Order: sequence, then C-alpha cells, then structure tokens
Amino acid sequence: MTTPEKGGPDPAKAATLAAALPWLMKYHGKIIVVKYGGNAMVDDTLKKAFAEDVVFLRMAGFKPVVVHGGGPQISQMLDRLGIESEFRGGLRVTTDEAMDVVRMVLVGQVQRELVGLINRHGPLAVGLSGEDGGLFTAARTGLVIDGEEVDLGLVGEVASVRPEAVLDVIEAGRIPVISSVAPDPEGAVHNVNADTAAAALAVALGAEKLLVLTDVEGLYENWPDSDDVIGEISPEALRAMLPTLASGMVPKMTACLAAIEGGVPRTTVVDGREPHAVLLEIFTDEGVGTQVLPGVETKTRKARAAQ
Ligand SMILES: Nc1ncnc2c1ncn2[C@@H]1O[C@H](COP(=O)(O)OP(=O)(O)O)[C@@H](O)[C@H]1O
Ligand SMILES: CC(=O)N[C@@H](CCC(=O)OP(=O)(O)O)C(=O)O
Repeated sequence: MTTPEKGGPDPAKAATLAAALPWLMKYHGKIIVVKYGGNAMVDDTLKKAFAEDVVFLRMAGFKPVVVHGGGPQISQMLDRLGIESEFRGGLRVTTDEAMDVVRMVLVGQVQRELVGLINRHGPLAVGLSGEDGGLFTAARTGLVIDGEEVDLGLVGEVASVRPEAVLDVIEAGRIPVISSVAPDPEGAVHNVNADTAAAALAVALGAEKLLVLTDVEGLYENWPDSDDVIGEISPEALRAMLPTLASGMVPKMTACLAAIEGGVPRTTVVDGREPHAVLLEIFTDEGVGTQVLPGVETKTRKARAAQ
C-alpha cells in the first residue's frame, strides 16, 4: 500500500476534503460578508492567506463580499501628518481634516492593496466605497457617554443601504471589496466604523453569514483578562454584556448584534492572526472565535471543553 511518506495518495487529505462537503452544500450560492479588520491585516503573510481564502470561497461557489477596516493604517498616516487620533466609545473622533485622511487611506490605500492581492489569482475583486452607486447613506453618530453627548465630528452610522451596486458585482461573478466611508444626504462624507458598515451590508444583502476577523481570539469573558473566550452567546446575553465592553469591541459586538437582529442567521468573530482563519471558520464544525447565535446558552471555550 502506498503511504503519504512515500509520496502516494494521502487519505487524511481526502478526509479533510470530504469533511468540507456539508459546508460546500450549505453555503453554495450564498452571500458571506467578511469584515477584515485593520489590526488583523498588518502582516503580509496573513494578508496573502486572507486573499487566498476569499478566492477559495468564490471558486467553491459561495458569494464572498469583503468589507475592510484600516484603523491602524489611518492612525499611522494621521501620525505622520502630525494630526492627533482620539477614540471615544471605540470610534475615531473625525475632524474635517482627519476625514480627508480617512478617505484617502481606506479607499486609496487599504482597499487598493486588498483588491491587488485578490486579483493576483484572477480578475475577481472590484473595489467600491459607500459613496459608489449610492451604496450607503450616513447619519451623524450621536454618542452619549456617562449621560453626556460626545461630538465625534464626521462619524456616521449607516442610515440606509442600496445594495444594487454590490449585487451587480456579485452577479458578474466578482468579489466586491468595500470601504466604509459614506455621504450623508447633503453629500458630506462621513467616517463609518467598518464593523458597523459590514453588519448593515450583511443585513441588506440577506447574507447567510457575517464573519468578522479581528486581532484577538474572540470576545473575552472578563477583558482585559484574556484567560477565557466566549465560544457562543445569544443576542440577549450579548445585549446585556454591551455596557461592560471596551474600545473596539463596542462597535464590533454592537454590529454583530445588529446583524443577527436584522436577520443574518450566523455572526462570528474570529482571530484574524490565524492564517486561513476564514477557511477554518467556514469549514469546521465547532469552535473558532465567538459565535452569536439565537437560542444558545453562553458558553466559554473552557466550559465547553470541560463538558
Ligand atoms: N471583551 C473583549 N474581548 C476581546 N477584546 C476586547 C474586549 N474588550 C475590548 N477589547 C479590545 O478590542 C480590540 C478589537 O477591536 P479593534 O481593535 O477595533 O479591532 P479591529 O481592528 O479588528 O476592528 C481588541 O484588540 C482588544 O484590545
Ligand atoms: C468611526 C471609526 O472609528 N472609523 C474607523 C474606520 C476604520 C475601521 O473601522 O477600521 P478597523 O476595522 O480596523 O477598526 C476608523 O477611523 O478607524
């Protein structure tokens, strides 16, 4: 009998491929929105693996849509220009001057790079922003912290989505790559958190899944203690937990909740520092990251392992 060591067929590889069949059937022809976060996209090897995963999904017959962040890249450019970055409730206070930089970095730099990485595999990716084809309309975010209204400047929520431009790209067999800047009804361009934009788009597209890549294992139960990560949580339990969350996790988990409440059946936050995190999440049965799922009891990874 031939063995893998001798260069013959490898039964383990065949088993891995065969195990993917239920997922191939489940997501065939379905839209999967993948949010690629700025902190998980600072490493070249990870970026290449991410592009491969997205192309893999497309070639497997799924309809991937990428919404990208770029917080660290924006901060770096603002820093170079001597403009200070300030965050409140996980959102960047965005002056008119900073908005020009946000738009330039997201659309002109981060989006272009992702489009280029995907298109190394074929003419697949098409970049869009919330400004293209009237995709998003922004409404200025009104943030209240400790009972006080905070002025975030040109920061927006997604007030409405016209998904036609994205659907056109999908129908052409291509992969939309979307930047989260959007005009308000008067045309003033706003900075929209990319998690917020991804959730609004997933809802409008009727996506089967929202997958959010970040730079931690998932939602930690007792942050800043990173001892145990929540494996699954219901929308109700997540809503109760929101006031205890800090920094970037506030918009992220608020977005996951909005996606689920808007009818997206599955929303998962996964560790984008893991190469091929997208494939691992989609083609495995249990336990990468934090899943928000209606009807589940909150379980941390350790509690699940102890069962
Ligand atoms: N409960 C929590 N679990 C995990 N991370 C948390 C939690 N609370 C706050 N954080 C912080 O949120 C960060 C993720 O948000 P952010 O930096 O905006 O990610 P991204 O760039 O992927 O959008 C983590 O790196 C961590 O510092
Ligand atoms: C309003 C707001 O905070 N916008 C974000 C937009 C980019 C983003 O969301 O990037 P990540 O996904 O990498 O965090 C920002 O300016 O950083």
